[in-house]
Formats: sequence, C-alpha cells, structure tokens
Amino acid sequence: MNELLAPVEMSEADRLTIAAGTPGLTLMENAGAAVAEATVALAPGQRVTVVAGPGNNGGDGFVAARLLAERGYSVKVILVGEASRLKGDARAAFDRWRGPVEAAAPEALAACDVIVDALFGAGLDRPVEGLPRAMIEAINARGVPVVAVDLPSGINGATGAVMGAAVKATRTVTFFRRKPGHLLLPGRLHCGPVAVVDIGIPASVLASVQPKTFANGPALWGLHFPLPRIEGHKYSRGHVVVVSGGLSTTGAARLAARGALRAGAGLVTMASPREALAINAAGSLAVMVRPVDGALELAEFLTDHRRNAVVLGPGGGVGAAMRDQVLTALGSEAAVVLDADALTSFAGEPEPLFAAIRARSAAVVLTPHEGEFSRLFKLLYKDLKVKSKLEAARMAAAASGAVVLFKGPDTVVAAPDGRASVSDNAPPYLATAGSGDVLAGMIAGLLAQGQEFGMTGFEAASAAAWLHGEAAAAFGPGLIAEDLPEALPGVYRTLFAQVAPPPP
Ligand SMILES: NC(=O)C1=CN([C@@H]2O[C@H](COP(=O)(O)OP(=O)(O)OC[C@H]3O[C@@H](n4cnc5c(N)ncnc54)[C@H](O)[C@@H]3O)[C@@H](O)[C@H]2O)[C@@H](O)CC1
Ligand SMILES: Nc1ncnc2c1ncn2[C@@H]1O[C@H](COP(=O)(O)OP(=O)(O)O)[C@@H](O)[C@H]1O
Ligand SMILES: [K+]
Repeated sequence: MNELLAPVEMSEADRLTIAAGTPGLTLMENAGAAVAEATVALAPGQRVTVVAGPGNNGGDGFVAARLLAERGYSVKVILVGEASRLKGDARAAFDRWRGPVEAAAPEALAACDVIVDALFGAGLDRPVEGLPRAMIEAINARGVPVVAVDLPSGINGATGAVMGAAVKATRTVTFFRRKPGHLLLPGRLHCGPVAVVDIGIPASVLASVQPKTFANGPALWGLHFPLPRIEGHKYSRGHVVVVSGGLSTTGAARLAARGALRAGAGLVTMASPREALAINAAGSLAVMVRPVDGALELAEFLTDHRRNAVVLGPGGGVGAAMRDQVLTALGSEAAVVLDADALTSFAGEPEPLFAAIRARSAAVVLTPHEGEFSRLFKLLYKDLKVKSKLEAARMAAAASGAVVLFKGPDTVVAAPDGRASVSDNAPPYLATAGSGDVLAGMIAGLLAQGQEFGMTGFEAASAAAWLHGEAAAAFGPGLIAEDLPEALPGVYRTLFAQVAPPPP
C-alpha cells in the first residue's frame, strides 16, 4: 500500500481494471459510496452541498449526493459546468441523481452544514481561474467541514502544487493508492487526514503500472533493514568515519557520530584535525577519535577497508580543502554521505563531484536542504522547468549519479534509477540546528551495517529519514538535535518487532 500513483499512473490503473471487466461506473459507485461514508462519519448537520465539476470527479460527487439523500440528508448539487456536456460515467451518475441541481455561484453555498468537494481531481490540468476559482475561494471562506473527493480541488496530484487556488479540506477520500500530491507540500496541508479506499481496482494492476514513487516507511526498506544478529560482532556491524571540522566547529561532526552509533554502526571514529583532537576526545566516550589532517591523511586512513562508511561536510568548512577530502573519500571503497559544507564546496562547479560519483560503485548519498540543493543543482533548476520537489530530486539524482535526500517537511529521497520516496512523518520541531547532522550520521550508520543485508543507498537514506522523523515525534516538542540519537532506541524497539522475520 506504499505506492504513490501520479494521475497518469492512476488512470492507467483505472483503464486496466475496466479492460479486465469491471465497469467504470462500478468504480465510480464505489468511490461515491466511500465519500458518502466519510461525510456521514464527519457527523455534520443535515444539509449537504456537493460541488461537482465537469469530469469524473464530479461523477463521484453525484453518486455521493444520491447515497446521502437516500440516507435522509438534505442534499443539493452545485454543478460547475454545463449538464449537457457531461459524458460517460459522470453522465450516467448525473442521470441517477434526482435531487436539486443549482448553477454554480459562490452564494449558492450559503445554507449548508458540510461541503463535498467534487470539483476537480486527477484531471486538473491547468491553473484554476474564473468561476471554478471563485467556487474554491467560496468553499474555503464558508467555514464548514469539507470532504474532498480524491484530491482537494486545485491541488496537482503529481506535484502537490496549488494550481492558482485550492480547497482546504477537512478530510480527503482517495482511491486505491495515495498520490504524491497528498504528501508533498503544499498539497498535504490542504488534505486533512487522507483515507485510502478500495473501489475494486486489484493490486495486480501495479505489475503493469510499475510505480516508482513510494510513501516512506518500513514497507519500503524493512526487508533489508540491518537487524542485529546473534552471531554478529561489532566489526560485522560496520565502521563509520565522521570527518570533523576544525577547533571551533566540531559539534556538527560529533552529532553525526552519535547518530551513526545510535543507528547501530558497530564502531564510529571521528577523523579529527590535530588542533581539535583534544576537544573531540573530551566530548566522546564510545566514539573513537583519531588524528587525520587533510586529504592525504584521509586517503591513508581509508585504506583500511573495514572503515566502510564516511560522513563529510557537517562543520567541515567550505573550500578547496573540503573538495579534496570529498574527492579522496569518493576514491575509496567506502559508502559516502555528503552533507552541508561538502555540498556547498561544489556549488557553481559540481561536475568534478558528479564525475567522481559516477566513477565508483559504492553508495553515495547527498543530503541537501533547499539552500544547498539550489546551490549545487543551480543549472538544473535554471535550465529545466522543474515542477515539484519530487521531480527536482529525481533530476538531481540522475544528474549526479548519487542518491539525493532533499530535506524538509516532505523529504524526498531519489535514486538515479528513478525510484523515489516521500516522507510525511517529520514533525515541524525537527527544524532545529544540528538535526541534519544527526541524519547524515544515521544514514552512514545504516550504510555501514547494511551491505550484507542488501540495503542500498536509496533504502538506507529512506530508512534514516523515516527513523529521524519517528525519533523526533517520539521525543516530542522542545526537541534539540542532541535528543534525536537518544530517542532512536525507542523507535528501534517498535521497528525491530515489526520487521524481524518470524521465528522458524
Ligand atoms: N473510471 C475512472 O477513471 C475513475 C475515476 N474516478 C474519479 O475521476 C477523477 C478523474 O476524472 P477526470 O479524469 O474526468 O478528471 P476531473 O474530473 O478531475 O477533471 C477533469 C475535467 O475538469 C476540466 N478541468 C481540468 N482542469 C481545469 C481547470 N483548471 N479549470 C477548469 N476546468 C478544468 C477538464 O477539462 C475536464 O473536463 C478522479 O479524481 C476520481 O475522483 C473515480 O470515479 C474512480 C474511477
Ligand atoms: N518544517 C519542517 N518539518 C519537519 N522537518 C523539517 C522541517 N524543516 C526542516 N526539517 C528537517 O530538519 C532537518 C534539518 O536539517 P538541516 O537543514 O541540515 O539542519 P542543520 O544543518 O542545522 O543540521 C532535516 O532533516 C529536515 O528534513
Ligand atoms: K476534489
């Protein structure tokens, strides 16, 4: 159930289902019935207004109107468009509706206790203007609960963008699978809780649709999660190296090291400039500290292949020295996580970085926030008209050859092969200094352990993003970055029970 279907993929799922013998009208009846149920569950007053559009989204609305009227609600349909132009299943559903139909006008919403928004769904294909826009604005101004059919009207299902104006729904009922626009911002903020209902589309159609976008969660990577094994030992759980910055900026690397250790890496070593050795050593217990200055010493340090994952960037400084260290790490056999200054150091001239990534086979994960993303992938943003964060992350992954974790409330992880995950579990108080450093360390911690479990860079980055959000939510408001690694054991307790294979 974790697949996310863009509108074109969803209409393919519909088409395959209909071709296999289920009439489109049956799907529409099931969809409308689910919308009616959701409306009843909101327990509004008796007066329901269905705002219906010219396509099949409106068709779902006509079905819901009929079923609600049959249950004794006082229902009125407001049609945005000409009744004479309705076609296909929507026409058939309209013909079964015997109640009042009013021409669309904002004033027509005056007397109602709940609104069913069936104006536009997957078929929205241009910015909303004129009367439809006035209706959306009137729905939002009305202040009564709104049940959105499939998507809040005006939200682009593929991108989450507001196409001019969009309904703010109380809840949303969608069909078969969620759409990217339910998770990506701003779309998610318009949906309220999203119910996914079965309308008779069999999961088997997914084999043909081949979705590549997923809601992030254990269903995506649980099978490859590196659970500690009885016969394991600390060396089998991987060894993360976190490269520290200079004397005044060691905190970021220490946060990353703590994140790596709590994520389960068997060993974590900070590779520290000599000037910062004392402070790094004083600030660490289980984390080891070794003197490593500059790219040459880092290269030497990484010749030990047991050191199998490296984090570079947090507090590391921007410039030629950082670029050298990054290219050195990419020249090793270790998995590499590049964050913060490691990314900014290549802003404006990313080609040497991308070439080094493409020349290796071990995993590389880049973890930019929006500022770092636009600095590093400037050309991409300028040359191509990128429509969404999802598309931007995918293009960045394809261009760089790395897994790209594009941070934010709707973190997207994209792999060069086109797969992508979207997270919706990060609470807003995760936006606090240093939380990204912990995340970089957690990714490396999973990469270090994950090799023999077949955990890829895409899975490690997705898992870390999800765990990061769960840890923040488990700690609760008031969170600071230091709390994240300490909240991880509680998250692991639940996760391990969930993903552990059943006893033989
Ligand atoms: N058999 C199916 O395909 C099923 C479809 N379902 C429903 O059908 C919906 C998709 O139906 P459609 O593809 O007909 O699309 P929609 O009903 O979402 O919208 C398409 C209509 O809106 C018009 N339109 C699009 N953008 C506009 C804009 N900005 N301003 C003015 N008019 C605009 C189009 O010209 C077209 O007439 C789904 O969201 C879902 O609610 C469900 O009934 C399940 C089964
Ligand atoms: N509004 C938000 N809601 C949820 N998570 C957020 C929000 N804003 C940022 N985050 C998350 O917080 C973390 C911040 O990382 P980053 O920007 O690198 O900060 P720092 O460099 O201080 O560590 C990222 O994991 C990001 O996804
Ligand atoms: K809608």
